[in-house]
Amino acid sequence: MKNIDPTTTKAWKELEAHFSEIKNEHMRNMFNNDEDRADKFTITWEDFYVDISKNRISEETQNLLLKLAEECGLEDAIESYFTGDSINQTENRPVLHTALRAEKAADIKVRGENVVPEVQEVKARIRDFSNEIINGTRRGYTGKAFTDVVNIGIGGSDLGPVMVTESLEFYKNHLNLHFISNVDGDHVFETIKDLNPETTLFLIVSKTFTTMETLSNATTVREWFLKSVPEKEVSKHFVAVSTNLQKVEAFGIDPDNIFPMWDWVGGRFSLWSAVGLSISLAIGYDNFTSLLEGARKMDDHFRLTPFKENLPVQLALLTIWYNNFFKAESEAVIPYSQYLHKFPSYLQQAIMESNGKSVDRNGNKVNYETGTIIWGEPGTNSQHAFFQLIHQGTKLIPADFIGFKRSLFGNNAHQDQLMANYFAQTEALLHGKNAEEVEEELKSKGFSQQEIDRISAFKVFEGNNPTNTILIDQLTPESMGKLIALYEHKIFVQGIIWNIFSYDQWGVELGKQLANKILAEFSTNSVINHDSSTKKLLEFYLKK
Ligand SMILES: O=P(O)(O)OC[C@H]1O[C@](O)(CO)[C@@H](O)[C@@H]1O
Repeated sequence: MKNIDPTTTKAWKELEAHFSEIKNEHMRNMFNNDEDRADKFTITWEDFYVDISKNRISEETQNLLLKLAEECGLEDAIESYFTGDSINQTENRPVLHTALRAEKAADIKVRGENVVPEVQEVKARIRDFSNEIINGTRRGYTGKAFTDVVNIGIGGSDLGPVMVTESLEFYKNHLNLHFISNVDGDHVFETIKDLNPETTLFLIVSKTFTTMETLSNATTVREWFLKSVPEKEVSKHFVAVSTNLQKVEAFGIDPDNIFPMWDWVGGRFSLWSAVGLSISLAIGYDNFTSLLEGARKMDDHFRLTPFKENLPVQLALLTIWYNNFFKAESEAVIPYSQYLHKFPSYLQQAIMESNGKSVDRNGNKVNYETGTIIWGEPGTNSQHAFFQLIHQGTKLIPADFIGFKRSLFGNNAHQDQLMANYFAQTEALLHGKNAEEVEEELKSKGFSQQEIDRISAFKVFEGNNPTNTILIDQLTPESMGKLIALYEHKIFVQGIIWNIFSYDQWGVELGKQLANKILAEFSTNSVINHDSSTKKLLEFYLKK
């Protein structure tokens, strides 16, 4: 990889000059001046129709951004990513979630060895295990079939699985899925209080098997289980997914019940591995493989398509345009499907844990902005919550609108209402409503000139708010796989251009260390070596 400070490239300087020319231009004019604009800035691929024309860009912007990608060595970096170079240099590991969905015949080497056969072996185990639980051939200790599955994990060992199982709820079988992530005991007991130990399967998912929350929650659940069940039956009800086989065994999990994963899969990119066991249980192995197949297709698209037509590249470049030139601090992700209600929080970890970095790949502090703040909620709910600020607030908030042409239950009336809002919002954000239009509208409603003068300023929408329209044929396991992989690769492109390491997460360590120190202090009731604020808070907490 090239390790270039992007601000020193020729393209960056040209983008700065270009930005000062284009920054105040209204997209209304861009559309009025070019009737082919939508065609020029739309990419269709498989069942995806992605319209990026409602962005504050011209063809020159696009060309300069592509030039930036080229100067930053994106093409070679993509090859390094897919072929298993140790691009996660601070942890000295490759980044190969793509190997989890690669074709059987692929040959992807990690430290000289092809990892694909091992991946296929674990997949076969996921298939057999899921089938046996779903069809009831593998049962609980009293011989009853399983009815409930509890996934215990946090961060990447929770967010991907819970997001996908919720997104693909339509494809779910009879198993009830539950997710325990937070170390909040109230939530743990709330989740298990009505469960029957005879028919509940527990999946303990932790890449490292050292995560405090997961180990604590798993211990509590195991204790609860052992209140009514003899210890020898634990092996029928507890399975684990981890890279740390010794620690899992030490926890008391039967070695036959351990699904391995690998250090070359990052936690936040691990749903494609056995970390996604809950997904395979919830929707069946065939659907799980369709999810992976969708991601594989997106991998091929990303690796093989020229950058101008390349979805992850184009979406990543747009983020850089707004983040680094317009200085937009956040991006909203608005899925017009209630099924995708966890997608924004899943992306928060994927994007912010990856690109929330301020030291570049040479070890120097960056002097430009990196990771964007990601937030969002499904439409139309979000329209009635925070859209006021996007439409008339003072901040520029680029937004991705994700929608589906066809509903799953085939209720066209609802689908049309939902999607009418989807299209209307992006149109409103583009056009806005100027003073003349407001005045005309008020006049037609019979307002007096005095009333119009008093009120019209409040009713003006400036518009010119950028949106990407990601329109997909239908929400299926395969299209979901494509969508997730689209964002995974977008993250990669941004990291390359910002010259940061996207695949470590050192920033979460300090809080973990301090929490352990404070926890030890709780047990001795002594509070030492803290700033006065923390000290007083801890003393107040301990007086119960
Ligand atoms: O799967 P593990 O090792 O329990 O880690 C859980 C999560 O904790 C983190 O390391 C930090 O929050 C994430 O990157 C990871 O997904």
